[in-house]
Amino acid sequence: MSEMLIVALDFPTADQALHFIEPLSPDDCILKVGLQLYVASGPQFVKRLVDSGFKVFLDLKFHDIPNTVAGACQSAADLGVWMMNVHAGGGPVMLDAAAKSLASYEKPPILIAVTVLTSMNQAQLGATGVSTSPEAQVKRLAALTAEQGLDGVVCSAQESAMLREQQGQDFVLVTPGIRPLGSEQGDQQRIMTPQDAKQAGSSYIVVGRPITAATNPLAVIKSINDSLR
Ligand SMILES: O=C(O)c1cc(=O)[nH]c(=O)n1[C@@H]1O[C@H](COP(=O)(O)O)[C@@H](O)[C@H]1O
Repeated sequence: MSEMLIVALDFPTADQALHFIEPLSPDDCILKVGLQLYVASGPQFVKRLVDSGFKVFLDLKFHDIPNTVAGACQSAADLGVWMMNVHAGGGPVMLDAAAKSLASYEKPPILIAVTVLTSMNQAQLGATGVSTSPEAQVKRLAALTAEQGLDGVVCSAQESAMLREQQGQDFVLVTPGIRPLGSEQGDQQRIMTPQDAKQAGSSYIVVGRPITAATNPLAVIKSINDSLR
């Protein structure tokens, strides 16, 4: 039973995603549907995954005016997803609206906010006008997220230990940018291995290409799960 591993289903079509998950059971991993697959296959596909017993993280990173984000969060919650996210950079009023929009659900999804994308480094952050380090910006956005009553954040595992200390044990830390030793870094900048991420205090790790591009994805999933025991 995997409690930490979220696999990113970054496929161009529902058929390719379904082919990929055929050998998987909900005990192997949690599934993440992101922008590419969602735009191609829509809410019915998400519902199908939920109905087949998988925990689903709907990763659409909402970032809009508060009223629009609140409505989008409710539409996502109505699909029965286990986790969903917004961008912390949307600001306190947007975060508050997102959190409040889920208050009436009997079993609301876990709501987290993206801090600084794991594909960003100091130079890229600077180019957006943020002159602090990625760590300082992650710290600030995590505190803002917690103040507005969300469950946790998306950050890099390089910030997990710092945020575990700042926000305590119950704050959910979802960490993409995970690269088992020997796998390609691709466009990720702030990376860590699965074991190191666990050690640092991550609640969940998100892994995409190192699994989806492997010749035997199930073997990689099993080896990551074994390394997390
Ligand atoms: O919200 C996310 O899931 C996310 C946030 C972030 O800062 N960085 C990040 O990589 N992700 C997602 O995590 C997955 C990482 O995929 P790989 O780089 O292929 O392992 C992708 O689906 C990204 O969209």
